[in-house]
Amino acid sequence: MQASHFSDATERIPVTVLTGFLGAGKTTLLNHWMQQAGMEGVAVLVNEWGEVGIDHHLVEHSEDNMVLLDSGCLCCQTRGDLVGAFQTLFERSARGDIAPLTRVIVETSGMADPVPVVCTIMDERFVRARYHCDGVVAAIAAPHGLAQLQRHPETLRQVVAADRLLITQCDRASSSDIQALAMRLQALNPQAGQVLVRHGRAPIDVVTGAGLYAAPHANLAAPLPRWFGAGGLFGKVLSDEPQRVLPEEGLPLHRGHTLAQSRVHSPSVASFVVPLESDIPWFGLSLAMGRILQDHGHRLLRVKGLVGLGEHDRPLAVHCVQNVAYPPVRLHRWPDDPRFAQRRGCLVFIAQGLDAAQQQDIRERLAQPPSDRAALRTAAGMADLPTRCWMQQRVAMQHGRHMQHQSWVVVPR
Ligand SMILES: Nc1nc2c(ncn2[C@@H]2O[C@H](COP(=O)(O)OP(=O)(O)OP(=O)(O)O)[C@@H](O)[C@H]2O)c(=O)[nH]1
Repeated sequence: MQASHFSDATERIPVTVLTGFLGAGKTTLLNHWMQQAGMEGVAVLVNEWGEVGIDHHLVEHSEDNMVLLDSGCLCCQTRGDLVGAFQTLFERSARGDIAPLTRVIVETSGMADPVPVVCTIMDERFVRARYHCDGVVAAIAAPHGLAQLQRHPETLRQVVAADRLLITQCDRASSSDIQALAMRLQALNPQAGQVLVRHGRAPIDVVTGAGLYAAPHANLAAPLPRWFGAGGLFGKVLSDEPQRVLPEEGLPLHRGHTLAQSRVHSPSVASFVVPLESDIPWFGLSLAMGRILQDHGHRLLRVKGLVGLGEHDRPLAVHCVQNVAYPPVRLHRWPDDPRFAQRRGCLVFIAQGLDAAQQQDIRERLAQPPSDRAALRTAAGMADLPTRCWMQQRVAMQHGRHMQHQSWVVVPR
């Protein structure tokens, strides 16, 4: 790339927009891609919707090339932040503070509509002179995708805006469920190629070659302007061009509505944070959280967080989607972030339709988890506890030395 010429899409820095609903596996994909060779020049912009940003700590990548946009959802409030982040990256690269930029990946929040993000890249004067949108890649989790398409207009928007559809977490779904989702996606967006992904291991060329605008001058033929208005301008009235027909879902984008008007999230979705004690008993937390998922899981779109376990200086990252808990992952170190200076973890909840009393119930259960021993005894009889995979994690029990092998805990007398 020649830094002095920006006249042609092929000479501008390509930007991939990575979208997908909460918990679809975007960060996992990103982490996999960032570990591939030749990614030094790739910068990542991470947008989080929850009150405390976690994702950017979970991607193993140079922090200089990583920007967190945490002041709101990209598609609603943070357009200025996004432009500012593109400017900062460009200037850092021009000064030689970071490797020459070869690509930017924007990970949108799970609630975001990717279209305004694409429009910012296409329309904002500074950004469009230096960057070009190289495609939208959407992740849809095989176990939850069909239900999310029905319930959340955000998922639908992400799917129809995509150039590539990654059906993620295929290891967690039956082949008939995967096939049903693939057919639904094919009906919604027949132009987008589909890729089945297990454990986030999607080939890097799904990012590098999505190519909405890969060929110079190809942009007017691209599907995105056709679906969302030929002008494709942020907040402008959609054109009278034929719109894509999405009958039963009632995608709230109609002729004559503006993108700004129609950019609404599912009603009553809210985020809150529960701080955790630095030496919280792990098994006690696992049992408390398992019960929370059993009782409130249908209202919990997403839970993620970091857990500190006293003597361990490496926190555990935990994730849940609805009533499913994923195996925790031990991070290499605590994030270099003043909010975690005390080695106290926190859980970020994104919930839909959870009332104040239910939120309070969750807070109280997490404030007073049972002791490790009590939790292990109780959980032994609960075969369907959603957090069983957490309890198989090897950690020292609080106030006692022990060895753990798979789900057996051996406590010396
Ligand atoms: N078994 C399995 N687990 C996966 C796969 N992809 C992601 N996960 C797990 O699913 C959980 C959510 O994945 P993330 O990558 O954090 O999802 P996300 O889309 O970034 O979530 P948000 O940031 O909330 O939007 C994590 O516990 C991942 O380890 C997969 O292919 N297989």
